[in-house]
Parts: sequence; structure tokens; C-alpha cells
Amino acid sequence: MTNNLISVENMTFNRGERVIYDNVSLKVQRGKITAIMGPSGIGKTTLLKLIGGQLAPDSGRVEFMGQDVHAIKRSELYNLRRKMGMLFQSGALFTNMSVFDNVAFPLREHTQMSEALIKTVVLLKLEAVGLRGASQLMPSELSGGMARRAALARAIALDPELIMYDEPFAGQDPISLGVLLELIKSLSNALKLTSIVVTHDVTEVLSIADYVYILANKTIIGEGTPSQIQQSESELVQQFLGGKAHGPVPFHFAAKELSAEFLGR
Ligand SMILES: Nc1ncnc2c1ncn2[C@@H]1O[C@H](COP(=O)(O)OP(=O)(O)OP(=O)(O)O)[C@@H](O)[C@H]1O
Repeated sequence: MTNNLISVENMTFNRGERVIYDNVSLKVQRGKITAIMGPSGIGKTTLLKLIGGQLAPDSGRVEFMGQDVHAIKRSELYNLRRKMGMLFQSGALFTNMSVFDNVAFPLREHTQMSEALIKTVVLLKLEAVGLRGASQLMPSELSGGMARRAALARAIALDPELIMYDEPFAGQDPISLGVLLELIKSLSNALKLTSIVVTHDVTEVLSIADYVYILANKTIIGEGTPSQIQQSESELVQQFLGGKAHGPVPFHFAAKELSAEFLGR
């Protein structure tokens, strides 16, 4: 068995005329935390959707547990997706259900477990994120940080192999952020979960990641362990890490020349 849970090979992906990824290859190792960083709008969420099979590449392949995500049948993709937990930025809990029922939802939907067993699993998952005491609360009664942890409990309900976090730290106060960081690390260790964390919070993610990819200019501009990344001599990588507005990574969304726009040329 290979050490890689995910393998992206020579992947190209376009949105209409725009190239989002140009011949990108990357690997995600089993049981490790892989950080995917890059400026806003570069295609980080798109990458998660390509891995999850919600989007298909124009060329190249994406393998998850040795299976080509985009070549398999719908039913096989459906089974594969059950092994992937996703925690999106919006992290939406069902607002009309208690925290308990939110976490129970995937178990009721996808398994034949008895209600007694569901109760045990739900309480264990809530315990893992520190919210067992909040099981009867409604989402509107939770703080932003608690809501994200409840969504995390739901994302791990079916014991996935992989969990993909999309901007898990956005809008969190420093304490909730610290709690989330610890949680990602401890879930990864305790459950042997493979984690992908998509973020532009450099310092935070470098503190927990095992391996880092930095995306820009339609490709991977840097990769390595956090210390390799920090010592990188690449101007592109240093621009990103230092949050510098000026440098080789452009901040303008691709557009026509100004003269062409204004003078109609
Ligand atoms: N449904 C869509 N149709 C067309 N273009 C899209 C669509 N969704 C995203 N895009 C474009 O694809 C590019 C990549 O988007 P994506 O959301 O993956 O970026 P991101 O790196 O996750 O950004 P952020 O960090 O701001 O969330 C963006 O420039 C966006 O304009």
C-alpha cells in the first residue's frame, strides 16, 4: 500500500477561458496534515472540489485511495465520498436541528445503525470536539467557534479517511483559533486521519502542518515541510509568507490592458 492517500498528476483545469491549474502534481500522505496555501482566488477551494469529484479536471488525473476519482462510476464515487469529510468555510449546520441531530444526520442517512448505537457514536464525536455538553443546543445558540466544532463532529461522524478543511480559521478569535488548531492536530493523531487544510493563515497552519504546498500563478510555487518552506529562497514563496503586496505574485485578477478597456481597443 502506498503512503499517499491522494495523488494529483499533471492536472489542468480551466474555468471558461481562464486557466486555474496548469499541469499541477501533488501528493497527500496518509495520516499527515497537508496545508494548501495561496492567495485569495487562486483556486484552493476548487482543488478540494477536484479531489472530491464535484469538479473534473480538463486533463490529468486525481487518485484517492488508488482510484481515479473521475473515471469511476457514480455509485463508486458516492462510496468514495463517504471516506472524505469536508468542513467548508460556511460550515453550515442544519439550523432546524439540534447539535445532536446534526451529527446524527449522516449516520441516519448512510448507515443502518440502531438509534442506541447512533447515540453512542454521536456523543463520542461530540466529546472529541469538546461539545458533548452542548448536544441539545440549537445552532443559533452556539458561538461561531462552537458551530465550527459541531460541523467538525458531523464531518467525522462516518469515520472518514480524509478530512478537508476549507479556511477553518476564518473569522475566529485567537482562543477559538487555538482550540481549532489543537483539535485538527489531535484528531489527526488520535484517529489517524489524513487532513488537508486550505488556508491563508500562514503562521497558524505552519504550526501544525507536516507538509505544505503554496499555490500561485496556476501552479505550485513552493512545497516542503514548514521549516523548508520558511527557509525557502524563492521570491514567490517569501512574498506570500511575508504578506507583501508587491512581488512576483500579481494581485490583479487577469484583465484586458487598461487602454483596451477604456479606449475600446
Ligand atoms: N462556479 C464558478 N464559475 C466560474 N468561476 C469560478 C467558479 N467558482 C470559482 N470560480 C473562479 O475560480 C477561481 C478560484 O476560486 P476558488 O474559490 O477555488 O479560490 P480560492 O483560492 O479558494 O479563494 P479564497 O481563498 O478567496 O476562498 C476564482 O478566481 C473564481 O473566480
